[in-house]
Amino acid sequence: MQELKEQWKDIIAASLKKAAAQAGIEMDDPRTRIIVETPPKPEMGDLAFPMFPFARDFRKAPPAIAADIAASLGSDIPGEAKTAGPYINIFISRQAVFQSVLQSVGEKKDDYGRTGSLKGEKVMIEFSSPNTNKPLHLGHLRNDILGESTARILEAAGAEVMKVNLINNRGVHICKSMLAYSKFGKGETPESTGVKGDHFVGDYYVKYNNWAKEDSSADGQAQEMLKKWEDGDSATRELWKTMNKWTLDGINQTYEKTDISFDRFYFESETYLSGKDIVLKGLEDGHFYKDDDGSIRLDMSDIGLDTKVLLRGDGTSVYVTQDLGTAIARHGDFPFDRLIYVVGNEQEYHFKVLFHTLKKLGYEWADQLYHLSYGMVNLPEGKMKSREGTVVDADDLLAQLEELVVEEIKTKGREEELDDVTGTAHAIALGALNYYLLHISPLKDMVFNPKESLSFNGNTGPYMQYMGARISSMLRKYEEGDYSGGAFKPELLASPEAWELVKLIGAYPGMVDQAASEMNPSVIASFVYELSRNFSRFYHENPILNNDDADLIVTRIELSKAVLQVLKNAFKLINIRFLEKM
Ligand SMILES: NC(=[NH2+])NCCC[C@H](N)C(=O)O
Repeated sequence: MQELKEQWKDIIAASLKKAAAQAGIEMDDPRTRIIVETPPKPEMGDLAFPMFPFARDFRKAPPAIAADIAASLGSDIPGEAKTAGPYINIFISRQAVFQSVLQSVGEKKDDYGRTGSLKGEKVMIEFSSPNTNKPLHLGHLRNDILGESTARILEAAGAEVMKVNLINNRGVHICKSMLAYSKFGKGETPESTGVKGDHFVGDYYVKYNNWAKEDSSADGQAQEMLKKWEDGDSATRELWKTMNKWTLDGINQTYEKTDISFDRFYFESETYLSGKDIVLKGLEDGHFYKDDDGSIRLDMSDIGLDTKVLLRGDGTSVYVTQDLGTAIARHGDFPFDRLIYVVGNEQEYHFKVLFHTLKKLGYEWADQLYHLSYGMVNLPEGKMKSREGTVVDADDLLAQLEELVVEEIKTKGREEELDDVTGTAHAIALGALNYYLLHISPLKDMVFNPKESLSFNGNTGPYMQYMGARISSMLRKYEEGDYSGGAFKPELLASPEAWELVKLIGAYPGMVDQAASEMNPSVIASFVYELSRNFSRFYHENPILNNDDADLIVTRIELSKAVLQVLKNAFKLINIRFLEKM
């Protein structure tokens, strides 16, 4: 579509130039001044060129220019031109659209939809950022898919993207599971018990909490352990290393299973001291002030907020201190133009403070920091068991989804057909989860409904995977069968369903740009749904292989191939696995 728009701009520019030359008027290159709009109603055409910008050149009213230019276009153009007051409205020839869109997809293949709108921009995106005292939960799954998908979309729009994770591996909560392990662990390990490392450590965190209910000295002991850790006590550090590795190994397995990856990990154990010097320097430079209690504070009355402690009176850091140091260090590691933090909306205040402080300190990139905030995600009341009664464990949830899919595959009698039932079930479960988590705008709270997410019919991941598998199976049949002799003839694609499909395919690169500029994967999710639904309609109304016309078969197959290619490309952006069969 973009190509056609450009082609039409060229045509209009050439006519303007010619008309100017004939009238003996000197005119700057009109192409740069041409405006292209979309008419308010489809009946009015596909493109509209207003003639206002050229009134001065021609010393004529825009409607008169429009009439002259439209009349001069002749008949040798890929479509039709009509005037409407000061506008030249263009009805693009459908044949030209089919030709151009399908050719573009066929040439670019996996790269169709890779645009250059963010070319040259360096973006760092932080997501997931779990703590090492527990495994991942449902909230992390929403965070992970938002981060991963946004990163892939920005990359498709041409940005250079660096995905980072900030592991919170220090603090009293970490010491709590360590303390419980040293009390009740009896030397057991994830290996000796066969429990996945993150769950193993998480279970000791639960044990700690149960123990602390009985023993009032527990919290004091945990604080003592933190002090020892900070002093570098070797036994404490050893235990910490061992247990952190268990958790991280487990968490990394979950990332791998869910197709989430990072370019770099930051660890709070290494960053937690950073920021102190920055705060002290900021005090010296007069950006902050020292309160009566000795704490260093930022006055935020200029943005309608209270004061904020940046460093406690005893010289210890608070949450934001670390983030100040980390942001500055990251800009040193990778001089980003934009840094995105994917973090739940309960931390909105934290990021307001962080960004405002960095701005106060004069970092010019502070305006390019962005909190990609998202709402809570819950399960429907009483629908699925959860580990500790409150949070829904990520691994458990996935396993239960997979079980449901395997059941469905068995009920449908599809086992024979599939080469790898477990692998397919995993891909479907993941597709269901990811699509469901992405199809709503990030800011909204949501209820994840497992049954609904798995429906093969409706606005779900499996429905779209199924559409991909259906096209694939048809293409296999086409390749294997005897359908030779036909030729691609775009004029045969005359149905309204085909027209809707090709318009969608042509709109895809623009969707990528929109999703990138809004940092909102739900744009791609909705697009994939539209494309799937429209293919289904097309398929229903326009028999593809069941045809006597060899040209028609080839032509509809070509359109189907393009749909499949775009589906695959869009799936990648929202982290849905494509399945040849399901
Ligand atoms: N740069 C940041 N502060 N990122 C968010 C960290 C989230 C933190 N680990 C938590 O679990 O709440």
